[in-house]
Amino acid sequence: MTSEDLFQRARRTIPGGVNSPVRAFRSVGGTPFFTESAQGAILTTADDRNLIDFVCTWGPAIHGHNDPDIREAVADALSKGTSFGTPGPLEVDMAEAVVERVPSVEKVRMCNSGTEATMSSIRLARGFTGRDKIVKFIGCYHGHVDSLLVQAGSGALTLGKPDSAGVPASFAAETILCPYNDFAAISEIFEQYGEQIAAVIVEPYPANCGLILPKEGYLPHLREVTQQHGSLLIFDEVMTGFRLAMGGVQEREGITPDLSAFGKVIGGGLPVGAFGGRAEIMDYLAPDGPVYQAGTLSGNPLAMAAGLAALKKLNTEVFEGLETAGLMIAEALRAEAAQLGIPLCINQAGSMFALFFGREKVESFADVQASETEKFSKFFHAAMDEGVYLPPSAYETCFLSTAHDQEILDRAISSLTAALRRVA
Ligand SMILES: Cc1ncc(COP(=O)(O)O)c(C=O)c1O
Ligand SMILES: N[C@H](C=O)CCC(=O)O
Repeated sequence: MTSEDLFQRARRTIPGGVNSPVRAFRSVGGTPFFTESAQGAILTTADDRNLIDFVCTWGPAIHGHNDPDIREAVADALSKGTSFGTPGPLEVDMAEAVVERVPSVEKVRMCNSGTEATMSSIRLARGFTGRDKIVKFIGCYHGHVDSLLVQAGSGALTLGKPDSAGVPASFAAETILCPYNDFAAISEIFEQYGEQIAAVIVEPYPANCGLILPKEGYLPHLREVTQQHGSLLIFDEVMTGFRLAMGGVQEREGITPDLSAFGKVIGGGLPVGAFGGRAEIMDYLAPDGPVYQAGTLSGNPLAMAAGLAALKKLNTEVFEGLETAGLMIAEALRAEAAQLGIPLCINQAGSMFALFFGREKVESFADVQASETEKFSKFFHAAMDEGVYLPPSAYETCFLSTAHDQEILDRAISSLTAALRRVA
């Protein structure tokens, strides 16, 4: 059955034919392809096409698809049962692995998705501080949590619906919006509401509206204002955790948040989330504390096995290799665009990068919005024709994996530069 046939079938029984909106190709146009299998850096579609994958299942596949060590760890766990509903040894291994790798985390609770991780972090911050308001940055996406689906990035932004229907105005009223990288704006918010703010939640490198890097001193500024007002600083490292460094952006930038949310890489490709931080805050969680949080499948042994296997394969050398690969792609595309006279800004950090057509520099969400998204859509389809799968939205980030070896990178550069020539 072709992707076209499968999509027609899917639309009859799945809303929009997809289980997560951005997969529907609405902003770039066309029919989404269906994936039959994936190996290393390559996706094989239902139409028998092999595509170099720069989405990496939206971040988790840092070791490429179907990694043999992860597969073996899952198979071993599978032979012992799929879920116990009691504590299991792998959950302890996982908690120790996280605490060892992320210095700001003294205790960690596993859950089933990044959405659960940010939702529970917010509840915990409110329970700990006894305050209700939270600050969120315009264009940041923290999963589909009611109070965080306000001016949200990712699929919400892609579909032009950054404020979701179904979120009561009274919930959204507790969310204060702030432009990222604007020093004065966050200071003013704290001057006005400081004593009511439970937490500031931020993607430290916002990566659900393309990719924005912090201006020098911005993340320390967030740390300072939150500390001054007794509010918590929550780093949403669902995308960046264990991907941009072992300790995520907080390690790269030398910042200690109070709480951090994780997902993606920590699940090794299985559905997982986690949140952790200072013990004094984490101990507010049930059963020790008054903040309720739970999950039938939390700490699932298959997911723990996959995540642990993924974490064990990460080290400094791996991160250096990914940084080199990211730089190589970004520089090759910048050089070709300059040659062709196409204004193109590429923001890159390690194995993550995003393209903004029509811009020299992108430092804010306003810059993102001013980029030429139609040009991105044309480039997306040209890249597909050349055999490379990019995220199907100008607001998503591209991901690399260790399976993107030199041969794959050379092929990808040749395909992507050809795609640039086609849209020049
Ligand atoms: C930064 C960030 N936070 C939270 C989430 C939510 O994670 P999930 O999709 O696993 O619920 C995502 C991705 O969706 C994300 O990129
Ligand atoms: N940007 C989102 C998560 O990081 C993309 C995943 C999805 O919405 O399916």
